[in-house]
Parts: sequence; structure tokens; C-alpha cells
Amino acid sequence: MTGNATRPRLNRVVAAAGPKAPVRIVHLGLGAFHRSHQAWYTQHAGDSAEWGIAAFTGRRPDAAQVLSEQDGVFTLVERSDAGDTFEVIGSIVEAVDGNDVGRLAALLAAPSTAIVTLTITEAAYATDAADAEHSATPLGRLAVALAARKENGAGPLAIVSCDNLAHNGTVTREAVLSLADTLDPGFADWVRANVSFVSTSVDRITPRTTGEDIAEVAVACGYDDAAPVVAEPFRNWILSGAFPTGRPRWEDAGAVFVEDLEPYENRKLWLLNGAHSILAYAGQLRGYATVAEALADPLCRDAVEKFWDEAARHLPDELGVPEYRAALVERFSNSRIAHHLAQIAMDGTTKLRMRALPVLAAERAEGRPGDGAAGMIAAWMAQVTSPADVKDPLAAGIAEANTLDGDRRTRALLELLDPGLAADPGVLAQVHRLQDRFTASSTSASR
Ligand SMILES: NC(=O)c1ccc[n+]([C@@H]2O[C@H](COP(=O)([O-])OP(=O)(O)OC[C@H]3O[C@@H](n4cnc5c(N)ncnc54)[C@H](O)[C@@H]3O)[C@@H](O)[C@H]2O)c1
Ligand SMILES: O=P(O)(O)OC[C@@H](O)[C@@H](O)[C@H](O)[C@H](O)CO
Repeated sequence: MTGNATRPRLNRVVAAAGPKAPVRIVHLGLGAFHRSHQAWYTQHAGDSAEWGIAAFTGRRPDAAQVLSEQDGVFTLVERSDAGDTFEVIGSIVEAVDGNDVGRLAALLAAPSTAIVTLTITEAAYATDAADAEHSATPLGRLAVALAARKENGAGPLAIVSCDNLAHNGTVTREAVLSLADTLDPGFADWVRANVSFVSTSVDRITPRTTGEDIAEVAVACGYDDAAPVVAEPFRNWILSGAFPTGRPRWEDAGAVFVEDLEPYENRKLWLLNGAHSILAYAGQLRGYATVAEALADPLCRDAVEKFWDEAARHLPDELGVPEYRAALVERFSNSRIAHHLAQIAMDGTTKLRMRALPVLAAERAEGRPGDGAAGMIAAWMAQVTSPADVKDPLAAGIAEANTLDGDRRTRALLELLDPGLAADPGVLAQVHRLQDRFTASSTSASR
């Protein structure tokens, strides 16, 4: 899809982008979301000329190769029911294969580097000691590169997790500290004294780019871009924590800095991501492929509304939950954003712990059954029956549970989420019973 006789390949000259900003931000996880979100906010900061991003891929070099061929620039397609708008983003000034730990260490050893951002997926925060030794995972590589910063006396910096993870700053801190400990006990003390772990709530629906998206950009923009990214117009970024070596003026682009992130984080992870998980499992069971299709189904919509009613009881009134819910219905109904349920369904065990379990616990603590939250878990259990479709860090445990019948299977699956819940006969019976709702409906409604 690159270059033809009449169309040039996108690069900084074709885009008439200004000079590259110096690298002061290092990003790990060069996926679609980083490019629609942090790269957009950095480009729209008032001092963007001072803040370039060096972005590293996670597992494969492909995204770095493609972006390097176009000097790091790419097209952001903002897609709404009203149509598409196109903007070239130039804040990524270097795209690097994640395996290049040498380059990562060199960048972190430079005093000019002030920030590391992460979008490495929720599952990638589960680390073990071997990660740092083998430099095989993003956080393992980060620990190795931080050691180079310490050696070079390059001073403090901020690490900013932008993954959909509850308490993402604290989780990152704990993972990095435990990896640092395995490298050298004194190193963990340096991390404690020099690294600020910033927590964030991030939001912008960004599905995977398709071949049709690439073709559309070529026609609309008159150049070939092998790496455009498509996102909804809505975006939101709430951050909490210190930036000891400075940061871009992201607030110019609408980012908000708060003392207490938790209520915002819960609103987003429960209402948006929780609803997404319900739609992913219940929707696929009912034969749908996208969020917009699933939300239009009365059974799926009802399951979402029930869960929202429960979650809303545990969110502060000042957060404007009714308006937030109404906005979500509109965003999810954007039928031109083909947000695939199969993508959202991935890594369910990690996601349900943050999306369903806290609401179930809060409801039960107040003497209510929490059928909406339990329904999310039940929909997951009803859907994860086929090993070929299950992409999850605990896929082996799910496969083993699937060899069991009836409530023995339910208990084994519940144990993967939370052994305490599995030991509660009330919850076990509830989740077991609620699966029928989705399995019975899947046979009658699937097309
Ligand atoms: N896409 C969205 O709408 C969206 C919105 C808000 C937050 N997020 C957060 O961003 C994350 C990434 O989303 P995306 O759309 O960019 O996904 P993506 O698949 O386009 O990119 C993910 C990046 O992480 C790497 N990666 C994936 N799994 C990994 C693993 N187990 N270990 C190491 N690296 C791994 C990939 O190689 C890639 O570089 C999500 O998991 C979520 O936490 C996404
Ligand atoms: O990105 P994940 O895999 O954590 O979850 C899938 C979607 O729920 C998620 O990407 C949302 O679209 C996003 O969080 C919206 O901001």
C-alpha cells in the first residue's frame, strides 16, 4: 500500500511538518492508542517544539519500521457519524524496535529525557524476576535502562502509565521496584528517590487500523500513509503525580491534573471499560462483531444499564454520572468506528478484576446482590468456551476449567479471577445461574 506513480509516501517534507523536536519523552508500546492519545496531546501542547517522543514497539519491530520509513509522521483520522477529518501528527521523532535495549538505555541515560510513558497493555504489568535479567518484556527493559540512567547520574524522571489499569502508577512502581531489586538491591533505593510514578486515566476509543482506512487516507489526503490511526473525536486525560524534570504543557490540549485520581479512574474503568467487557462477551455470544452492533441489542443494553446502575452508586455525585452515561451511549453508537469485540475481549481475567470485581464487592458490602457486576463475569464464562478464541495470560487455566462440568467449571473459572469469591457459595450460585441468561440467548439470537 506504499507509494504509487502519482502519490508520494508521507514523510516530514510531504506533510510540511516543522523540524523535529528533541527527544525528551520515551514511550514503550508503540500501538494505535499511543498515537491517537499521548502523541496528539504532545503535538497540541503550547511548547510542543521542545518535546519529541522516541517510541519503542512492544513485541515486534513492524510498527517501528513502517513509521521510520515516514520520519515518524502519520495521519490521525478523527471519525464521527458526521464524517472524517485528517491531521498529520509529528510529535513522534524516532520509532524504535522494542528489542533495541541499547537505544532505550542510551535515551534514558540522557539527562534531557524527562518522561517515560507506557501503553503496554494491562497484562504486561505482571512481571517476574527473570524479566529484568532477560530484557524480554517492556518493564524488564525499562529496569535495565533505568540502571543506565543511575550509572550516568542523569537524575530524576517521571514514568507515566497510560494503560487501563486501576492504580496504574502504583502498579508500575511496584513492578519496577521488584525488578530493580533483582538487578541490584541498592538500585531500588535509587528508583525510590529519583523516579516519580504518575497515575493517569486515559480515554479515546481507538480501534485497530484496517486496510480500508489506509486506502481512504490515500484518496482523501493525496499521499500514501502506511500507518494512519483512526479514533473517535472524544479524548480525555487526567493525571496525578509529579514531573521532577518538567513536562509538556499538556493542559493546553485539555489534559487535567488532579490530586486524587481514584474517582475519575473508577468512573472510566467501570462505566466505559466495564460496559465494553459486557458487550464483548455478551455481544459475541449473540453473534455481533462490534460495540455499536452489540449496544443496539436489547439484552446487551439491559446488561450494561444494570451494571451502570450498580457502579453509579459507588461514584461521587459531582462526577456527573448521568451525563457521562449518556455520552457513552452516544460514543459507543458511533457506527463508523468499527471497534471489534474480539479485541476488547482479550485478557479477560486481568480486565474483569478491575472492571467487575470492585463493583460486585461494593454492592455486596451494602447488602445487595450485584447482579449487574456478576452478570459481566457470567457473560465472560459463557463466552470463553473455545480455546482458539481465548487470548488471555491465564488461557491454560481457562482451558483446564473448560474440561469440567456445571458448577465445578464455574468455580474453577471464578478461582482464576479471585479465589475468595470462588469460596463464597452465594457468589458461585449467582454467577452460575446468570450464565444461563447469556447461553440461552446466544442460541436463540445468533445470526
Ligand atoms: N485502544 C484504545 O482505545 C485504548 C484506549 C485507552 C487505553 N488504552 C490502553 O492502551 C493499551 C494499548 O492499546 P492499543 O490500542 O495501542 O493496542 P495495540 O495492540 O495497538 O498496541 C499495544 C502495544 O503494546 C505491545 N504489547 C501488547 N501486548 C504486550 C505484552 N504482553 N507484552 C509486551 N508488549 C505488549 C504491542 O506490541 C504494541 O506495541 C491498551 O491495552 C489499554 O491499556 C487503549
Ligand atoms: O484497551 P483495553 O484492551 O484495555 O480495553 C478495550 C477497550 O475497552 C478500550 O480500549 C477502550 O476503548 C478505551 O479504554 C477507551 O478509552
